[in-house]
Amino acid sequence: MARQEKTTKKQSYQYDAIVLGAGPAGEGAAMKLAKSGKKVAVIDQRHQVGGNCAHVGTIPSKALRQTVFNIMRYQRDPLFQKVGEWKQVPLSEVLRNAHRVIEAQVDTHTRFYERNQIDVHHGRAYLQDEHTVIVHMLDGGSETLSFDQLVVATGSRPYQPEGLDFNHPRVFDSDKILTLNYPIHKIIIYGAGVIGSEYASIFIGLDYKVDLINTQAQLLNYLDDEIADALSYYLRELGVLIRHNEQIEHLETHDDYVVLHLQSGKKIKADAILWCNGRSGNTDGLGLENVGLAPNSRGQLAVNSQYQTDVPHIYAAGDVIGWPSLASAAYDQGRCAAANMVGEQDVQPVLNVPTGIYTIPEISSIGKTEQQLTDEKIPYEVGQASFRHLARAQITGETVGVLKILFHRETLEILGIHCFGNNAAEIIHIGQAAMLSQANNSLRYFANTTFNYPTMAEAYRVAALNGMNRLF
Ligand SMILES: Cc1cc2nc3c(=O)[nH]c(=O)nc-3n(C[C@H](O)[C@H](O)[C@H](O)COP(=O)(O)OP(=O)(O)OC[C@H]3O[C@@H](n4cnc5c(N)ncnc54)[C@H](O)[C@@H]3O)c2cc1C
Ligand SMILES: NC(=O)c1ccc[n+]([C@@H]2O[C@H](COP(=O)([O-])OP(=O)(O)OC[C@H]3O[C@@H](n4cnc5c(N)ncnc54)[C@H](O)[C@@H]3O)[C@@H](O)[C@H]2O)c1
Repeated sequence: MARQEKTTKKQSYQYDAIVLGAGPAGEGAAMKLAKSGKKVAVIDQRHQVGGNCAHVGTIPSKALRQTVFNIMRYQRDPLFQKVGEWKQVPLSEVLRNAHRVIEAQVDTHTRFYERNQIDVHHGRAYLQDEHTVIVHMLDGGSETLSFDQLVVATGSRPYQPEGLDFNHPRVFDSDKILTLNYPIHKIIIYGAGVIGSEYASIFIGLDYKVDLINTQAQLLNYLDDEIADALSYYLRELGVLIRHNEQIEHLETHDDYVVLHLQSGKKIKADAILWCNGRSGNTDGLGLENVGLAPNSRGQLAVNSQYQTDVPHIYAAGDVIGWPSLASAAYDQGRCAAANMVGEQDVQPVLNVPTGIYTIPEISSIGKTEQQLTDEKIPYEVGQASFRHLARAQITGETVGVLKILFHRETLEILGIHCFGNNAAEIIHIGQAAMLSQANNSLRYFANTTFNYPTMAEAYRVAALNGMNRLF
């Protein structure tokens, strides 16, 4: 337990609710339960709170990306070109900023638990029966905790297929890559989902040679086609070699290099490989069989719209329930689960989630794509603003990008917003606010509203007027 001396080897506690996992989903649930007057405990196998999100996922990868983005920006700016030799700096050096952010995040979140009098037990949780969890503590002891209600928020981890030796110093997954401490010149990234595409941007920004192996026919096929094409174009422009429709045959490992053999017959040699293909829910070894719950083949738990599992007093939220597997959604799901647990009425499940992909350049979207609207035969029109024409983009030098608004050509209702370019993940929220408000969901809002100038928000006015000019 966090704020208690390690005295006994065995302890027993009684709680109204226990939350397994101190990532965003667990935190969202625990805070809501505590605010509702429940006696709450959180169990996490790490010695610090924050979950995989803070320690190996969102936070370090985004902090790393920011450092690389800054390096790329300096390199482009003639004023800073003599900044010094930065090429081939070990990742551990570049990660220094990430570690600083992780520490700051852990401090902040630790205080949240303390201020809300939530007990944090550090150890591995095992469900003994429907109302008892055993915590195998990091110091070797154990605690027995009983609960009336439970939230499973144990998150996910990289999927490691059989036949790949992740203990080999040149074979990495997205957790282990944060420990890479030797210089490399070329890396293979296998899997071109969000994680693979984001790391491709990071490594190419560090001037490594990058081969991105995509098992699918195009990058991120759930994105609007034009945006996915733009991503492919700019990754290639930066030097990433993308190979689509490829599958691993086997991986050859050596002391100082790896060779990836593909089913197509191609062979790729590199200093290291980063495996980014798939994640599995953390449900194994949790004792779910003792409470009558069975996860699917990816370790995920099924829940209803209240985030309740098949066992009525056990809820689940975050990556462990699958889609959308985002930190943003995980926190809200945890909060919704808790609201349902304390009997709040009309709690809306988390469905309207924007996409924010931190490649370089960034991508963000909400609502429907052009392909979906075409398939559904909805009469839509497009309004576009190219970043290169915006004063703010010219001032910052971040001129690569576009904002696309898809709207109903008769009602002017906004149906989808897709953005590619610097700060896209922030820019999308302006459109999201209008789109989700009943009163303002009209293209007219952007045409008739005065925005600060110069800002990137101006893109909405430019795109709205562009779209209206297409109507006849
Ligand atoms: C490289 C990477 C980049 C990402 N970038 C983004 C991004 O930019 N934006 C975004 O929204 N999302 C991003 N994600 C996804 C995001 O990190 C996850 O969606 C989020 O962490 C899920 O939160 P969670 O609370 O469900 O679980 P987690 O953050 O996975 O935390 C679960 C916690 O439970 C603990 N635990 C597991 N089993 C047990 C047990 N038996 N006993 C005790 N404790 C246990 C784990 O150790 C962990 O601390 C990224 C993920 C990765 C891997
Ligand atoms: N910026 C962001 O929002 C961000 C950044 C990084 C990661 N993430 C989240 O992390 C998750 C993982 O991202 P990803 O890029 O690795 O994509 P992914 O893991 O969802 O998919 C990659 C491929 O692996 C397959 N796969 C997934 N789980 C598997 C399993 N257990 N066994 C076998 N195959 C499996 C998928 O079908 C897909 O073909 C995503 O759901 C994403 O939402 C988000």
